[in-house]
Amino acid sequence: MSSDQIASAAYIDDAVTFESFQLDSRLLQSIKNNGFINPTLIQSSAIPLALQEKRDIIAKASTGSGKTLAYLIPVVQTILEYKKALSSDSKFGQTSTLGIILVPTRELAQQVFTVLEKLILFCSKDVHCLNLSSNLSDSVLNSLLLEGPEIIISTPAKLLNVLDTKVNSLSLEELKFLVIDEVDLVLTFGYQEDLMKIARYLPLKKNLQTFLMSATLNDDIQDLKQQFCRSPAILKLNEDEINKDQTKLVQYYVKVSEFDKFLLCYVIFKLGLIKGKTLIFVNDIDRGYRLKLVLEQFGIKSCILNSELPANSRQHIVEEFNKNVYQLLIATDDTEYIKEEDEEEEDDDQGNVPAEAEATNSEAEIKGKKEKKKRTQIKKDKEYGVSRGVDFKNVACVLNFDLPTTAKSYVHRIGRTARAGKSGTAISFVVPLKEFGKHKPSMCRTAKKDEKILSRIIKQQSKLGFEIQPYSFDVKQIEGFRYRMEDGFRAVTQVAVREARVKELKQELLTSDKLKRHFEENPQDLQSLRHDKELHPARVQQHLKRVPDYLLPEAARQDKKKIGFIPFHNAKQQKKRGRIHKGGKRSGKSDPLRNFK
Ligand SMILES: Nc1ncnc2c1ncn2[C@@H]1O[C@H](COP(=O)(O)OP(=O)(O)OP(=O)(O)O)[C@@H](O)[C@H]1O
Repeated sequence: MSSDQIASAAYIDDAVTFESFQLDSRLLQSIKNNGFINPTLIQSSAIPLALQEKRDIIAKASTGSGKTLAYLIPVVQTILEYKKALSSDSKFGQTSTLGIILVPTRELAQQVFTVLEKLILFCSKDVHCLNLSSNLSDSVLNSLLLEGPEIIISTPAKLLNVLDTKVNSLSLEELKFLVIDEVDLVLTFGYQEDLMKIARYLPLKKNLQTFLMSATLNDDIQDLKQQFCRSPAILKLNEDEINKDQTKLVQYYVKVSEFDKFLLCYVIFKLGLIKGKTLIFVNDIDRGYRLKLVLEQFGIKSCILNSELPANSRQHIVEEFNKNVYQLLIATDDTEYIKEEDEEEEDDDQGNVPAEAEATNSEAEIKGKKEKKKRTQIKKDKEYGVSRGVDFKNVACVLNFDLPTTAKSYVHRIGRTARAGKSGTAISFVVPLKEFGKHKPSMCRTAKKDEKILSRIIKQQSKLGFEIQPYSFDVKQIEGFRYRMEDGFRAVTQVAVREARVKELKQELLTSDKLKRHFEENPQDLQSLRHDKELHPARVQQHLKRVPDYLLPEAARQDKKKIGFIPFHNAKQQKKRGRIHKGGKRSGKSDPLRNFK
């Protein structure tokens, strides 16, 4: 939360002010300090319901719509009121936890913690928070728990771990709030069992207020709803309302062969065809390293984010990326949990929040679905995830180098751009089935279903009133680069990829320890701890780093400044570009890809 991170105007509820919620003046002060004047729509709906009516809330609202403050403000306000009441009471000084916030990943835990710290800046004497999923040692965590933090943020597994320890120093008798953020992902990560065990420790019968939040929800949350909620208010932000005004995200797909994904990527980044920061999603860790090494061949720097890296490094990489230290971040999307089930029902669920009236599935059907899901889950690092919830700042473009394997995952990935009122572009590479498996070294297993997934994405986006457009470009324009790419690609062998992976891991393990100690005191060391260093296990061919003039289109040969103005698409397509809404209006917003011309 800072003044440069403002939600899109489409989400803001101009008709309401934060003052109207009668919040504690210290809370109002910090909200104001962060440049937030009006609440977002989800905030103006959720806050009064939670504060005045004490309702449980199930909320489904788009990515970037301000869900975090929608639950944090009521939690903090309630705690402040409770503390005020206690101060005149003899029980003052109690050390019970009053709010628990559960999130699926460590990344999200850290992010929510940061937002909360800013929110309680002026009342930090009365409200203390602790992120259980941070990298603190167990002994440090225990001593911090003994101090009785009012708010705990954690992944379900970590919380259960703490609750199950013999010397459990967490007291939950007075618990007032339970929040489960990105609730459907919490379930998909297989945390349901943990949640049910956690439930045994909670004073569920004692007016515990709950919040279940996500941008995508489906019937899987029925059990949780029954277990944790009492006649919840179901807030489903009207997507059409928001979307009609939200013209900032432009979506394209590009049909390319497996190998040409690398070729296109090289051309796009070498020629600077995307202005601003890009977040590239790949579907497995090796592919991330392969892409990094290939780009490295051409002198294009990037850094890697995946579940294998130490949590410290991951956190630092996201922070640095947000501070614009890196331009290219290659993230392995593990929240993909490589689901290969038929997803038809998920598509149908996109617009449906489960409510009693809306829950049409029979129990048997739901059970069947769940069992199917269990079977298709692949166990990965449970506490990593970057396509969900992480508030990446100023991302100009999300590039689905590998298409996600579900339409739902697509929603979350593209939600990392066009945040906070900025415009953005989402580009997805799609491998036609007839091209699948033709070039083994560049092949991605999940691409077999790209066309099928694409049609689901198109269907899903059109339901939301958006269009994902084919991006056509003149293949001849990139042909000149093919030979170089073949050369560069060949140097990146499977052995090189493996070595790079081990090397990076070692490097990051070392830096991760250093990170903690050094940064505050020695900011000059930052340079030596950069995450986008070349990994070099592949033979680097220096000559590939330069783009010779003869490869450039004529205009760029005469004037280097025109290097970003490649006729990459045909002129007719250009006219159509810009997001088209159901109403037929086209976005006039700037789009980095428009500069391709
Ligand atoms: N009332 C507000 N006015 C302006 N900006 C806001 C307001 N509330 C939140 N924001 C900003 O909007 C951005 C998105 O908020 P947040 O991360 O809570 O979204 P989200 O709905 O949780 O998204 P996701 O589903 O992707 O996690 C943040 O940068 C936040 O600082």
